Amino acid sequence: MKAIVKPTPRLDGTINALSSKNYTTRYLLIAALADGTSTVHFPAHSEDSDAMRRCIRDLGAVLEEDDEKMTIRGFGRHPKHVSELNVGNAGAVLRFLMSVAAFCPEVTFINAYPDSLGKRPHDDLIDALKQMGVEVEHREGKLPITIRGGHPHGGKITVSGNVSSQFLSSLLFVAPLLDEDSEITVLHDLKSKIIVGQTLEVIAQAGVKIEASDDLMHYKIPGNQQYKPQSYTVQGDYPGSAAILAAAAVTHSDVTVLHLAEQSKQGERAVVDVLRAMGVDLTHENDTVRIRGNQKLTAGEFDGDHFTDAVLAMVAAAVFAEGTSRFYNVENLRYKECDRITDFVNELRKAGADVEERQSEIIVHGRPQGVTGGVEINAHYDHRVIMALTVVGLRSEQGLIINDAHHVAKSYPHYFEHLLSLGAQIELVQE
Ligand SMILES: O=C(O)C1=C[C@@H](OP(=O)(O)O)[C@@H](O)[C@H](O)C1
Ligand SMILES: C=C(OP(=O)(O)O)C(=O)O
Repeated sequence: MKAIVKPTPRLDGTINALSSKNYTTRYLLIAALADGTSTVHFPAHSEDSDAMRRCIRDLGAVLEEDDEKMTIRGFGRHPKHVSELNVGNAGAVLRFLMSVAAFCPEVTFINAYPDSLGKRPHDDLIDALKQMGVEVEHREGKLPITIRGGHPHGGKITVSGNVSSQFLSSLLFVAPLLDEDSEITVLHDLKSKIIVGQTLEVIAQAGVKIEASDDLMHYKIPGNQQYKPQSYTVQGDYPGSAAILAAAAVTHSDVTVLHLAEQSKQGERAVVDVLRAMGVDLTHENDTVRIRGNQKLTAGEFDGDHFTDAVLAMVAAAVFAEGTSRFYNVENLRYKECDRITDFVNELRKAGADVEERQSEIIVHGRPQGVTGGVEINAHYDHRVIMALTVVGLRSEQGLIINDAHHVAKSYPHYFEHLLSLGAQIELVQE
């Protein structure tokens, strides 16, 4: 699908935030790891959450669903011995399930997206699984990956947090089910640290005990625990909503997004503060964010690691700010669906933005007068690139054509519909 994004001076209206992708993957997983039946209310419906749903079903979970909820009978620590799993393009789903696969004799994760997930590194998790007695066959740390497990053991485990927090989260989900107690130490830095708080939150909701150090670098995990079946409610998704809020910020607008919890462990909740710091007229009350945009933004400097999945949307807003913005500490954006520094900066430049890259920074020299546009954008298989460039297109002189825009469905299948309902001028062309 092509998205033809046309200049749109005004956006107005109210939308419901989509359900959180990262809570949905976690709740589905711990429901599958429970002995008994759990309920997940308002799960996300996107390619990534579908990938988790499909894989836990393949592994033996029994799922039923209606419009509002999913019930899941879990398999505990005894998944079905499948030989192959397809996680689509979902990094978190792959990494979380690599540890679950350690309970199976032999599972191969296939390489369904060679130009996206197929390029992402998983060495740090592979090293940790080996410490647990699991044999892993891989192509230089990348897909396809075959896990030969059966009887993984606990004990002392180290894992690097330099590239992704998902490796640590993966181990935290599975370690409580092992026979032995475990002690996990994170080596180097821990990127996207905030999201580990979501992992610990949902694990605790299922009655499982983990003792975490304050800096989240050390964990003591008693073995032989069980996830209790529970009822969970998924909160609204900040990373996806960040793009809607950015669109409202760069146009004249009166836009309200419902169901964005003020108290949330999603790091991307910070976009509310980022946009405020950029001078956007914004309120956040009763879990509702309202923006009255007037196209005026001021530049700022931000530690992007605090809101990793919303950096691109905030950069898109900064493209139109007065002054130079800096998004630092974002090197691990290079290991996502595409290289979200080099690839993204290249697409922004094509659109007419004045941007620079460093190894771990994106620098934006704002153009309050707008950008030229009038070019075709390569989506690089990346939903967040698609969402951010759409924001830029709305404030361009000649619009933008975003090729392969259907990849937005990885996390936010209704993104364009939501923007259209607010009055955005976007034409969707099926190819
Ligand atoms: O744990 C998770 O669900 C996620 C962790 C983050 O990845 P990294 O830890 O690789 O930054 C984030 O970007 C991703 O969308 C989801
Ligand atoms: C990086 C992302 O997801 P994942 O790592 O799960 O593919 C994302 O949603 O932006």
